[in-house]
Amino acid sequence: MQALSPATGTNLQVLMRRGKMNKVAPRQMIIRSASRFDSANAASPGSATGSRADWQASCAILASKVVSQQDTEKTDEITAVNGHRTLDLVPVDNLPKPLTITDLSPAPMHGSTLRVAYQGVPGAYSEAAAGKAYPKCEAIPCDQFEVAFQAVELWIADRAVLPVENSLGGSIHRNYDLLLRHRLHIVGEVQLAVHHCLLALPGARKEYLTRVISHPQALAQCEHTLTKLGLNVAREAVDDTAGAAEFVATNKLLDTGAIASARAAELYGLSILADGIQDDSSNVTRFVLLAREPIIPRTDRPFKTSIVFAHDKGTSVLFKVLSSFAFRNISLTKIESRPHRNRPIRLVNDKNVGTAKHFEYLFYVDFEASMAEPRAQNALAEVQEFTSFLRVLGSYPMDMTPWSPSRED
Ligand SMILES: O=C(O)C(=O)C[C@]1(C(=O)O)C=C[C@@H](O)C=C1
Repeated sequence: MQALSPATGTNLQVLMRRGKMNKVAPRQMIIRSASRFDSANAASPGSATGSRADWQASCAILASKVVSQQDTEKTDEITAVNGHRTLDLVPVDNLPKPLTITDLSPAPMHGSTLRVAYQGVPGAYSEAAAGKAYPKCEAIPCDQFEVAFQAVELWIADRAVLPVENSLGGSIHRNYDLLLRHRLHIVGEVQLAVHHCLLALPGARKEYLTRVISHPQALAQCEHTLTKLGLNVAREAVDDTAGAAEFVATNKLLDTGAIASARAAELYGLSILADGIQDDSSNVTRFVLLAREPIIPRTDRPFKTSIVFAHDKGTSVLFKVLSSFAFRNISLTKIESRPHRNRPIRLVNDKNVGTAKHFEYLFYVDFEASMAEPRAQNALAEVQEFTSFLRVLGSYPMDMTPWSPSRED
């Protein structure tokens, strides 16, 4: 039987027989420098020691994008609603500007620092995940998930870090779709304890808030706690948690709270009105790490393998596929289905009679085995027989960090 090793391009690549709620206004355009992580930095708020020189030298695409900092001058003090006075705001002009689709041209040579693209702005949980996975990396903010993928494909970044599921909010479906649309490989995973805070302008109080903004996942993860805090106010979605904090700070919105990390509070000069507002203390987001090349799977430590498959012979195939793993004592850690975009809906019969529709799905499965193990290779060889499409997204070391509800952001 042929080994289905991620190390061998063709077998890994394809074993193939064949996008919100209300959005607030766009954030201000500010020039910043990329943040470089060290382990302490990843764990402690306010320690993003970005270097603009490094960033501009290593990523010429941004050099041409420097704009004036006219919108970012420091505000000495502002008067709050109800006559309440606030403290000074911390300027946000030292933080890196997220890459956008128009920034994507190949990067010049760069040094040995690993560059990790993430979606969001500094202070986002994805940035913390990048720092946890690669403690000395240079974290590169991107305005969309798609841009993070392309940054790696175009050698602007070496890795992308991407949230795929949260223990309270569930799967981040957009990223499952993007994994299939792009040719990057999963080379690792990181689980990050997500500790949310309610942030507001210094001097603002809970009673002043008429809306709370954040990433939709963060809003979902804090839904009940917000209500318990008496915040039955409008909840609006933005692209990322730290972006919400930045938005409140740069627009000096005394009536708007943001759900984000304590690090975001520090970076954007906001106060923490409430700490640990996630509905469950065991709030963990799982991120996958993506690279242009797969890693060579090993057997000397626990590995996970992620696959995606489709079939065209009804639902009994799913049972057969799952039994291929069950018979070999391979545990599945995740199964996710997504609509098959190329063939989303099929009428019940060939004569187009009847109104019932038949939906077709792609199935994403994560299982606890390395592609270097014969049992995993055999299982996949069998799965290939039942399916019309099969791709190994990656075989990578499992994040074995013991869970603790303590702060990690
Ligand atoms: O907005 C952020 O800070 C992110 O990194 C994104 C994201 C997500 O996509 O789920 C990551 C972790 C949290 O669960 C909330 C938001």
